[in-house]
Amino acid sequence: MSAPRSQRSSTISPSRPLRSPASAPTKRPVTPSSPAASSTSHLRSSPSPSTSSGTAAVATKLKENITVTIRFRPLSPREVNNGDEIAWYADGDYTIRNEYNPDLCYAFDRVFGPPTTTRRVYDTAAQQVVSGAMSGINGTVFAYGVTSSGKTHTMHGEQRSPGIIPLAVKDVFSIIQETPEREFLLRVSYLEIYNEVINDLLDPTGQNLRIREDSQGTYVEGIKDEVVLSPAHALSLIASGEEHRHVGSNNVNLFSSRSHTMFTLTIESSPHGKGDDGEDVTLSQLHLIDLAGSESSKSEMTGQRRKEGSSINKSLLTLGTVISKLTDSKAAHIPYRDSKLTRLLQSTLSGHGLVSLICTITPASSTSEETHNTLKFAQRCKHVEIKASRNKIMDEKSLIKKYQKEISCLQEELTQLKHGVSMSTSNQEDLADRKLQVKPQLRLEEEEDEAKAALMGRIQRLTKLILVSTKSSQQGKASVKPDHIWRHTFGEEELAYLPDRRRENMADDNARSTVSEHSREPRDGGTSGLDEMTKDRKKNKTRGGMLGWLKLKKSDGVAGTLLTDGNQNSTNGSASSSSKCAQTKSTRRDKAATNKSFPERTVAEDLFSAAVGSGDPSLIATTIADQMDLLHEQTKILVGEVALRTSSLKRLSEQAARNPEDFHIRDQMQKLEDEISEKKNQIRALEQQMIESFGMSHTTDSLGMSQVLSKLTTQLNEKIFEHEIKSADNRILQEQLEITKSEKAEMQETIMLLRQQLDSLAERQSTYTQQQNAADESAGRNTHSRNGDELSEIYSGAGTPTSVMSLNRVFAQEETKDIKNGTTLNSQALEIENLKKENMRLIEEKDELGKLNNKLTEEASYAKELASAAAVELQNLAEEVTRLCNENAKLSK
Ligand SMILES: Nc1ncnc2c1ncn2[C@@H]1O[C@H](COP(=O)(O)OP(=O)(O)OP(=O)(O)O)[C@@H](O)[C@H]1O
Repeated sequence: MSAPRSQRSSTISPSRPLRSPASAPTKRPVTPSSPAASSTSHLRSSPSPSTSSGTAAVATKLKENITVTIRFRPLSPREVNNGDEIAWYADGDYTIRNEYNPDLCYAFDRVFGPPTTTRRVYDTAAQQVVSGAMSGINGTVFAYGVTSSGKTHTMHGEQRSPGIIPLAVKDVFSIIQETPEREFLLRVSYLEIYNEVINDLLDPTGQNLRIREDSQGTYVEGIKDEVVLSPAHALSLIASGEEHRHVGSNNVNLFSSRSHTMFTLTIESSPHGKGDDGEDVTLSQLHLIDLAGSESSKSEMTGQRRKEGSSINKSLLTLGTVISKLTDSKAAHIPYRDSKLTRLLQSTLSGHGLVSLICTITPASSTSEETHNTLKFAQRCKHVEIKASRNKIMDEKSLIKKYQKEISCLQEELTQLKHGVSMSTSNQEDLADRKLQVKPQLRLEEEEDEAKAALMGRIQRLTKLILVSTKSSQQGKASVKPDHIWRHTFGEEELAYLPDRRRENMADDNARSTVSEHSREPRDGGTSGLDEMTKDRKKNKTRGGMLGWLKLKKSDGVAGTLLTDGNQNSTNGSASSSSKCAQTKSTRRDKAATNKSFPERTVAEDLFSAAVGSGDPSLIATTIADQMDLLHEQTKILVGEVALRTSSLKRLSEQAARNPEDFHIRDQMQKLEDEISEKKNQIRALEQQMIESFGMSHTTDSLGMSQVLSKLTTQLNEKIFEHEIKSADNRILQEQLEITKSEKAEMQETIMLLRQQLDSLAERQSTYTQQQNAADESAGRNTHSRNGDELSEIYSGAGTPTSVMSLNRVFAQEETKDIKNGTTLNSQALEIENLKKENMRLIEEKDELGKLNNKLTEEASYAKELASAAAVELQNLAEEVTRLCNENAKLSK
């Protein structure tokens, strides 16, 4: 074995001259000014002024190629133990060379040797695609390579070295933070393609989903597309999705991905502060794909693994074919439909957006051939042309526009309400009249307050889905329209748990904004804004910022004014309700002080206090439902965070098993365990809070409670009814199944009988034939011998009348015999004919019975499937009913 080649590969001088012999697979050395370096320079340019008509109007179209990056992983301990040598190495930043055949070299946009961090790979291969997606250009980053070459390590990463997906999520939120002039709405979906079946990883019930096509390309029908509000929220969704991904061991990877996964971030954005007037709305999708690894024939696989391996290989083969055809100008047909993977990637591969391919490879000599195949695939991809274009969408396609319009309408309603009140309060002309009207006036104002609280609740719920930079709020522009109050913002604390390039700068920015915001705006209850916020920040940092996203930031003056306006315009009634409201908050704050895991003030609480302020039982009931929703959402996020940490813990414990001496891993595991138990405490506290909310509403107003109870009871009754129907259906299906089974048994018996009859008929037929032959033969012999005897007798006395008579008699006898024989033969032929007909009929009958039997078997298996589906449904319903019963019992208590 030659001297430490692993070192050689990593330390090889980038300036080593590139030999490019005629036989080299590439004759186009890629330099730093290659398409990869220049391809996305336009991305940060401002959006094109072209107006949109319909979806996907194209602003800029630049021809370029797929960016191809190669990432080496180090030799694994297994490969080292097996005595593997270095077969491929990075020769500088752009070239890969084969150790044994130096003429074999390939050039790419970038080649990273084993020591490179994922952060560097991200900066080179993904960052431009992510920022492109944020400016409205579709983007796809995917990892390709043989099994165990490091795809999942690159795309997902580990606790200490986050992969492309977490880094991209993080970057997306950082870009929002640094783009105060726009507001964003983000949605995520996460799917896997397992054995050619698409499963929704965010919704375990979403199995075997179908691919559809519309004017914008292919999409997955019925996939869950969840709005995300913070990096933690998005990552917790990925973590919970990962729990459902198919993973298994093969002989080279203990945790081998058995499916391709596609994480999609849908990004909508529009200019910030333009309400619904702005036309510049963009919608783009960022796909981050972790392909399953191709498996060589050397992989020892059996049963399920073999099936998975073959469907992985088949889809990767189709991907290769599609890529080849795309680079072949003569190819007339591109077989996108040959696999789910290529069908889903159809618009990506056909060139609508930026595409970055990261090929992961191992330098090991034992997989040299597979690595060579990966490099050939990468080389082909390099020639696929793409056109980056910015999407613009019509209003009706945009969710962000829909929300903005709705918020704007609600705002208008709110303003009108306020206007109505101020008109009535400013009308001082006829004091006597006002005194006369004072009672109705009070009632009217109370009603208006209630309506306002309801409107504000709805506005809050919608606005929390739209993300804006905290930087926009620190500017505190008076010109900002009132519909931009209470936008959901997130800050440094929510990005804190990921290693970050720019965190330091952002921390400075945020610290500045924090000081300016809170020195300007004291919090409710008169506490010093600065002190409290500083405490808040510290607390959030120790929490890892996970719950920060639900924290309400009254970050600009307008928001404060609106809230205060509402209270100032209130009458005594609402004044007392605001004190009630303040009381509620202080009670909660005390509780928060004893339980440090809570954010001090949440949207849920604000919503609740606003409704309590109104004093309307029905409004309180509705608001309780809203508050419950939000608390439920908080709980869901915490559960996701627990899942995220649990999966990190799982990975760490695997690492710890491999490196028992590594105390750093143990420390991290301990830290994670502590965090998990803290999160679980938070979840318990939230559940307690939910129960208390009901309790509080009960003491506040039994009507509200009874409404909630009756709603639950109705739900329960509906579920019970549904359950009964399903049970009945199930019973009917079971009966049908039984009937079908017995019918099938009867049919089989009949078939047996018929078969027997057929056999016996066939036997009879052959006996008849034999008998007939025998009869024919003997009849012939007898006739001839007797005729001969009689004739010799007759001819011996020939010429006598007796002889003539005898002769005549003999002829007559023979004639009669012939006639008899003929009749017998005729009747036998007839019988044979009949038997043949009978045989035909029986065969036809048998065929029909066979068909009927098949049909019945099919029906039986369908009925079985239905029955088992109904059983699953029943079980779900039973669980739902039990849950509702428990909930009801709890509520009744
Ligand atoms: N760049 C790297 N640096 C250090 N270790 C790596 C690197 N890439 C991969 N590994 C390690 O190699 C092993 C296999 O990696 P990984 O599971 O990411 O492979 P994969 O290509 O996703 O495999 P499969 O296709 O079977 O899912 C893991 O233990 C991982 O930690």
